[in-house]
Amino acid sequence: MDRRNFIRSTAITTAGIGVLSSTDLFAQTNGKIKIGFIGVGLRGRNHVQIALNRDDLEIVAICDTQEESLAQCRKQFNAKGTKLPKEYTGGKESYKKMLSSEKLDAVIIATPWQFHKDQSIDAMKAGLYVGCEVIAGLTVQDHWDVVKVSEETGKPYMTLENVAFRRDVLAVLNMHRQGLFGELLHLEGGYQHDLREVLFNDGKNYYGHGVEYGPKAISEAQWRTQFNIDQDGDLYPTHGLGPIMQFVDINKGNRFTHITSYSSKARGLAAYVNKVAPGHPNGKINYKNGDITQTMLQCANGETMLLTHDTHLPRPYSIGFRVQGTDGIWMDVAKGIHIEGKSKPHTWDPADEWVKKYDHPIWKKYEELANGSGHGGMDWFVFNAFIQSVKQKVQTPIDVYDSVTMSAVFPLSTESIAKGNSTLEFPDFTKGKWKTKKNTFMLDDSGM
Ligand SMILES: NC(=O)c1ccc[n+]([C@@H]2O[C@H](COP(=O)([O-])OP(=O)(O)OC[C@H]3O[C@@H](n4cnc5c(N)ncnc54)[C@H](O)[C@@H]3O)[C@@H](O)[C@H]2O)c1
Repeated sequence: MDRRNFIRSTAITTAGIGVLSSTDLFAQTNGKIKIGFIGVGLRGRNHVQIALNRDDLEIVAICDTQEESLAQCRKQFNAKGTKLPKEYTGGKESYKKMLSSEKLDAVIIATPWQFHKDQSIDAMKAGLYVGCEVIAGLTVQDHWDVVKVSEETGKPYMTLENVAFRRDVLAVLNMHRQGLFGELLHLEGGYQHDLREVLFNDGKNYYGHGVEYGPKAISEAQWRTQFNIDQDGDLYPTHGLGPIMQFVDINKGNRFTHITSYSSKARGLAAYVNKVAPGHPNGKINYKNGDITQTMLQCANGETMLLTHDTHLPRPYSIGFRVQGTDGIWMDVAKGIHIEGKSKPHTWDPADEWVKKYDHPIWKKYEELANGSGHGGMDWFVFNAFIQSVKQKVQTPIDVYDSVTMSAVFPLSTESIAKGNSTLEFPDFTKGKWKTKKNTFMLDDSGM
């Protein structure tokens, strides 16, 4: 059964979403859906570029608090020869004016984390689909609030978790669904990315210059670094968790029951500042965020997961995926797959061979369209999945429950560490619906 039929026949998980027949898909707004952007910094403009390359939507309005971001965004429209969108600016709440003044179908939110909850709640209340960048809220209560408003308004909320659409991830998911790994027992993922040149800059250049953060810096260093100063926990859980939770049907027949986190001491950021600019005051800050944070999650069906957050030290990028079952294992760091009975005993096969063989149908079909978009093409897939759901007025493939589940590790890991590495109960954001929901995530290419 394809995703659309599944959604029609099994009741929409979020109350009140109508499903139109295919002839109605373009019934609204002259055949194009109308979208607005809140936040057109680096990430927002990445989405804008993908949107400008499509002919099924119109970017009606953009909102940002900084002229520089708006100016860069204008350049994108001019380069494409597209009519400039209406702009909303002037303060942190100027997005509210955009929501009340414009007739939109959906909004893309790509602002600093501390604004996501209020902006998405206000957008859902204004009747819009919400595609929000990673991190749904700062506290566990924020995550509950997002769920509540999505349920009350019937408006889907999707975390734009692009790694869930990565080519090798979907190929390995395909392998799993064909039974190659046997019964899954343990999965790993994380965000292991040297962000030192993202967390600091000189206020003019993006990467590799300067050691400033806050108002003296640009882009993420303006706001993200403060979290590393204030908070010890996994600050970026969704790139690891968003993909692997689909392998074991979290919120669809399975759920997380418990979470425990540990952090190493924090040395990397101060050491970096002292190396680049000896004597600079930012080298004396007592950064709270441990350099390596690891989080264990227990699943109701008996699987375990390990997430790693590692962003302050010199290291090549890796999500560190591991998918392991009774018959085989994938480890992306090893670039290897081993399937018992098919691989030589105790030997890794190059993962590429298996990934090619089990390439997911959506990648085979849309590879050309995705080419050139960010992060190896997966940015096109996540954006497209969101837009197609808006057009078809169906649930998004990453729904509000999945979105908050992958994001809530942010406050829960922090709480676990603050309570001496306590094991906490993981909230059931579905309030029991996980028992009957079915996993349809990228079962086929419907909705794409
Ligand atoms: N999925 C990914 O691969 C990926 C990659 C990069 C960033 N992100 C996420 O995207 C989001 C944005 O990150 P970024 O790198 O673009 O940061 P950024 O600092 O470059 O951009 C943020 C923009 O939001 C604007 N802004 C701040 N407060 C605002 C408000 N109240 N209303 C409107 N605009 C406001 C800023 O002026 C800035 O232009 C974050 O959640 C980040 O984690 C995701």
